[in-house]
Amino acid sequence: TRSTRPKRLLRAVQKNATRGDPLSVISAIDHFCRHSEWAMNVGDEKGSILDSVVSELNPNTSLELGTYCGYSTVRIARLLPPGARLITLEFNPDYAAVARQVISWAGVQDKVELVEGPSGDLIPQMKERFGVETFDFVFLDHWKDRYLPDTNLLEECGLLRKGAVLLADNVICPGTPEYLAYIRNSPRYESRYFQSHLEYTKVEDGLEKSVFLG
Ligand SMILES: Nc1ncnc2c1ncn2CCOCCNC(=O)c1cc(-c2ccc(F)cc2)cc(O)c1O
Ligand SMILES: [Mg+2]
Repeated sequence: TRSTRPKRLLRAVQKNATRGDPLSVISAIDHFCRHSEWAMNVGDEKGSILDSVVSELNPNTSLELGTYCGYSTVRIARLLPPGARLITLEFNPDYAAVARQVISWAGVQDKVELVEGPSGDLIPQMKERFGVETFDFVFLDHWKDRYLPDTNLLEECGLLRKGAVLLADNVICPGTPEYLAYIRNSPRYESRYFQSHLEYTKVEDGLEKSVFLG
């Protein structure tokens, strides 16, 4: 079957990374994206901001919107305390198939539940189907025009606890103007912008960190 970029990225992981070593998987993907083919992973520069937010928060229950090849899934899962879990939603079955193998190669599969489907349909199922009470942390990295509707959905479904942190990728490039306007003007959130660059480039991008105040 035709080789695709995610499949070539997976081959680079299997060739260059050590099974069970998440850091080697992360650096193998970063090397592939810098020296072979750009891909839309959060990358190493924004990735270290993601790491510091997750490490500080120590979330018990996390949600990732947009798995792609599993790069940020591995970045988050490797930092989670024992017993903590990460649910990651991916719409594209080909991406999901590659992500499952990247996540297993890194050895973090026991902390991760990858669910295939559109976020808009899956978020309302989080409580009864996935046994989630509330999320402590949400990483938004899927369709940029879904950030706002899915945030409203999380609020309406009572899935955000007081103090929950939303971290949104790509708020500058490709950009999420409606989400930024809402979250920065809402009295229910305390937001802060972390300036950075679009993965593997010099183009400006950044992460918006928002704490839900209840
Ligand atoms: N479960 C779900 N429910 C709904 N939708 C879902 C879903 N799962 C996936 N999707 C949708 C697709 O997800 C991928 C979204 N990510 C991006 O599009 C993205 C693009 C760029 C980029 C591209 C080109 C440039 F020139 C400059 C920047 C950079 C990034 O960092 C990006 O994250
Ligand atoms: Mg992104």
